[in-house]
Amino acid sequence: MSGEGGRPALDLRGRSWEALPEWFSQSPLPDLLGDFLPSRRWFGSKSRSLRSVMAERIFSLDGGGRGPLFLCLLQVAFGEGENERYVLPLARARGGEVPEAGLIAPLDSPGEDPLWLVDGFFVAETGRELLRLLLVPDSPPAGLERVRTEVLKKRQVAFDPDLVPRVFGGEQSNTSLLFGRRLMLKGYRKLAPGINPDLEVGEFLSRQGEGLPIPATYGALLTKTPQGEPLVLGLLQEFVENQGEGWSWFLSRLPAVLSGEGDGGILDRMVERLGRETARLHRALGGDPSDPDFSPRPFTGEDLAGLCQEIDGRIARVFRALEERKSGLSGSARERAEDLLSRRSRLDDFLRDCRARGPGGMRIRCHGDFHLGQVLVTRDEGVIFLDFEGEPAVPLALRRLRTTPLQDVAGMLRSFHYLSVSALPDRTTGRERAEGWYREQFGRYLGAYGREVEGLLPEPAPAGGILGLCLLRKALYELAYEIDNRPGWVEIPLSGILALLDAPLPEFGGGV
Ligand SMILES: Nc1ncnc2c1ncn2[C@@H]1O[C@H](COP(=O)(O)OP(=O)(O)O)[C@@H](O)[C@H]1O
Ligand SMILES: O=P(O)(O)O[C@H]1O[C@H](CO)[C@@H](O[C@H]2O[C@H](CO)[C@@H](O)[C@H](O)[C@H]2O)[C@H](O)[C@H]1O
Repeated sequence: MSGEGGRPALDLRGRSWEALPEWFSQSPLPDLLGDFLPSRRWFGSKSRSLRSVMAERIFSLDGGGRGPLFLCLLQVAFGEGENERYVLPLARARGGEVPEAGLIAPLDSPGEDPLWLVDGFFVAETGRELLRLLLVPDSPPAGLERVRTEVLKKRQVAFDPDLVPRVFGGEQSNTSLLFGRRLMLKGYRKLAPGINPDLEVGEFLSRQGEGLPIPATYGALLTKTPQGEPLVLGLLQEFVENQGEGWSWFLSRLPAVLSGEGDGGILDRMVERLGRETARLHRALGGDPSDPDFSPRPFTGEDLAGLCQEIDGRIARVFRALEERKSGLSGSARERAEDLLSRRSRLDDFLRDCRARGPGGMRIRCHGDFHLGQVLVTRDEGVIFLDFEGEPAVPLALRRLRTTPLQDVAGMLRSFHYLSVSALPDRTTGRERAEGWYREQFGRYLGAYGREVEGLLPEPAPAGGILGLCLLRKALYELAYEIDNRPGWVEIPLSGILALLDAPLPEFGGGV
């Protein structure tokens, strides 16, 4: 079987589209999807060698005039290591109806404009049907369940069949559909069994009432693994009008400020706002002592030991990866990699000194992957925070653990560092000035945060090192992330780690 542009075609002759679930399981899925999957932005393990792809489960959905649509759960096996589970909705469409990114394979049917097997998110009927399943209170197809939150019921969000979904065009690891700038449906791609923190935290915060810096969470569509663990397939939220993500908001203004031409005051005020809103978010996350999954707990010596152990593990893994990959890095990144590799004992001293300053403050449920790309700047220059999934590389159960809120704070501070470097024309010229800007914002953000966070932070004297540990932990995560995904960015977290070793952290009122 071969089709257009060398893509394998799916031979439909003698079979019916409606029977896809029966025959799809016998089709050579690696042939059909072996090129498609690894070239998707949302496919996690691009560098692993793919061994087999199996349809684990297929749900048939009503596609109206288009005929049935299929929501397919795929089990992907690799040469070594664990299987991964992905969602791929399937539909048929004419080639011209769907962008290149959604075309899987031509269906081997006669005619000049053949039908294609396509990623179902790119046909409007899929989004519309998923939205209907979430909003209309009749029973979903067997095996699918839904969660409808209190805020959905309170706001009486109704299904409007005329809302045409559009695939969100931005960079993302899942696939989101926009419904008329009113609703946002995030279709998860890589599934992790268990309670999904995006839904859990979104629902918890939406219950706290209006006015928090988050979009309201309306509901979710889920299924279960054969072992009975939940698999969240889609999350429905309110769409928030915005001017773009915090990252692009800052990046479009900072270069002028660093070259002495722009108004730095606007950026300073935004950094202050981010600090205050982060504190508000954390107060809400730690604000219900009666909720068994969210009640705050003290950050004890045991927690501190656990954090240091986690960092030790990260150092070991990142050092191995750096040794293996350093020869492929560009000049200054390679130099910094060599520098870091030669300073293992200095890193251990840093860890020991931070740890010696003792535990303190509280442990709460956190955002977990807090950076400027998770911030939306609203029309009136307010901010809201998105995507409570946590660090995608960390197992789901660990992402739900309570931790010091300074982990989120460190995430945002690291983002200011990324920003200061990325705003330079070649990431090099003017580095000192960028470093100065970063240090100033470091103090400003922490100050604004510390003034409003109320009782969650360590007291000044015994706790000075936790922030240092969190900054190191995050920068190590980033280094691993960049080695795997964006080798051209490796120099940024490397320089962040080296700066931690060389220069004391700027002081701020809270003493962290
Ligand atoms: N509720 C929302 N309102 C408006 N835009 C949103 C909303 N949720 C997400 N977005 C946009 O979609 C992007 C991706 O969303 P996110 O939840 O971070 O997905 P992913 O987990 O796939 O990265 C965000 O960076 C933002 O630009
Ligand atoms: O895709 P996610 O939003 O879940 O996050 C991952 O990708 C981010 C990059 O897109 C990465 O963030 C790192 O780079 C950002 C600039 O592009 C910077 O603002 C962040 O501070 C830095 O951590 C994130 O770490 C990763 O989980």
